[in-house]
Amino acid sequence: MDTSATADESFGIEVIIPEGDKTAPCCPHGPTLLFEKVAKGDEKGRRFYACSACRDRKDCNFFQWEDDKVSEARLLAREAENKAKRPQFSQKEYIKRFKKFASLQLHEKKFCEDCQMLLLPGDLSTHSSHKSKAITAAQLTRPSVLLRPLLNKKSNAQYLFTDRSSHFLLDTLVGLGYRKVLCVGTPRLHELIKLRNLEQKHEPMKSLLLDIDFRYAQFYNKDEFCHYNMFNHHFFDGEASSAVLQAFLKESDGEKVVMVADPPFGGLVKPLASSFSLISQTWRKLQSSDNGDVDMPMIWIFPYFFEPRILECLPSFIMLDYQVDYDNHPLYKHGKTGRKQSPVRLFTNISPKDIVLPKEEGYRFCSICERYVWSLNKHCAKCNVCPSKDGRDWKHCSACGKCVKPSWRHCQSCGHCALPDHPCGLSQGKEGCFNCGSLKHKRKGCPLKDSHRISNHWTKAKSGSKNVSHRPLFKPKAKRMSGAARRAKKAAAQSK
Ligand SMILES: C[S@@+](CC[C@H](N)C(=O)[O-])C[C@H]1O[C@@H](n2cnc3c(N)ncnc32)[C@H](O)[C@@H]1O
Ligand SMILES: [Zn+2]
Ligand SMILES: [Zn+2]
Ligand SMILES: [Zn+2]
Ligand SMILES: [Zn+2]
Ligand SMILES: [Zn+2]
Ligand SMILES: [Zn+2]
Repeated sequence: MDTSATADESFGIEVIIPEGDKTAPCCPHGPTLLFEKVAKGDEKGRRFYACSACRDRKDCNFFQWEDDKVSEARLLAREAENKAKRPQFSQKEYIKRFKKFASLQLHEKKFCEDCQMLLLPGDLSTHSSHKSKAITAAQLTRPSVLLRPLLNKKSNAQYLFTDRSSHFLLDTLVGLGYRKVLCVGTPRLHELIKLRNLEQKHEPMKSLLLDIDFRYAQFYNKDEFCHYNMFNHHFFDGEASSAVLQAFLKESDGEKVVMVADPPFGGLVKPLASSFSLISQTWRKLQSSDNGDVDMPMIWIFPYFFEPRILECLPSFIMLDYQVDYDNHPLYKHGKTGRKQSPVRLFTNISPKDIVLPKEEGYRFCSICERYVWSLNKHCAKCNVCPSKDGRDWKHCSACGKCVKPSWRHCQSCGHCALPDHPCGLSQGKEGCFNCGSLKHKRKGCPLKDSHRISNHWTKAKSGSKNVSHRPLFKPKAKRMSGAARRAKKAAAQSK
């Protein structure tokens, strides 16, 4: 078979998670990640450092070849740039400001919509030409409603839970006996926990929010919020914040802790898994009993099509059928006339039979799989699982020997099921790699495994010359590199 068609596609980029203490250069978002251009055949790919948090050069244009010698002057300039991008106030200052703000008279409480900040009387003249509004004490308890969501798809992608999803999460965690919730990129859940405590009807729960959006620092104490980057496990306030995390993870007085993370969907799985593993390790070290290999209970919220990748990195995790929806995401929320199917799921190492999915929303318990599943996800006696991943009624194909999406048909020429309009004959069949098509390896060993989320910025590595000249590392054909976005769109379309 001619493999030249797939050769170009094996050009890609892989994230290298450091094992030793080698320090990476820093961009304004903390230590950068090391990437490797995957070359053809046995050629060794060239490695470079780029921003861990931003996938768009417009947001952070850090770039350095691993073997670059960086001049002292350049290092100083870089440091100055990193400093200049720090938040306007330190966390201590934010807390002081918040206390002052809370003590103001109602008519003095103002919020600048342009700058997204709470204004003290002394700030008013600076913001006099900006759009500002009066805010109430109640609004102060709901920063996730007050702040404008950052919708930059390539970095923040701040999609906020609907009431349905946030209450489901909180009720589930309460029901499982957790008393401390580490909210990683889940400001709305954090806020809901604080609101619940204010009601004083229940035993209070503790919550610590770790998020890169430092606007939240305006509303919380130092033991409630840390400015954090989940792609490199970096605390912008250094030791002080990692000490806050350590104190939080310590389960004194039997207070069980759980993590709930909802990363931006454009994020790379490998670095996220690495950060969550580091959090789990920290938790384990703080355990009083010597439970050598027990992992910290975690819930990672991510689209279903990342299942193979997440399980590869965190094999103890399992994907649940629960569909998470968002207030401000056009695709992932309830429609007026019934429910649109969201592709976002919970991945967890908590026993799935303990996470009760609401019957009134159409979930049921499968006693064979011992987990709650979506009503259309019927148990297949041949596969012995409830096979559906996307919420549709999957069908068993005896030729393939597995269940497949209802829209797929068995194709004799390809020898497996596919969409009726698939590019027939181009498939490599059961041979080779499902991810990139190469016949030289299986998907498991695919060098592009974690690279398909890398978009423009990382694929436009600077060429060796100093002058910025960007050339794509792979040709447009390697479009599957942005497959997740495409699949998200398709999943939404397919839910019709
Ligand atoms: C998809 S939203 C999740 C919000 C959540 N559904 C909620 O309602 O609370 C992603 C969250 O992660 C945060 N975030 C984005 N990039 C991050 C990073 N590199 N490190 C930490 N947090 C990040 C965003 O600010 C946002 O709060
Ligand atoms: Zn950066
Ligand atoms: Zn302003
Ligand atoms: Zn089942
Ligand atoms: Zn089946
Ligand atoms: Zn088939
Ligand atoms: Zn075919």
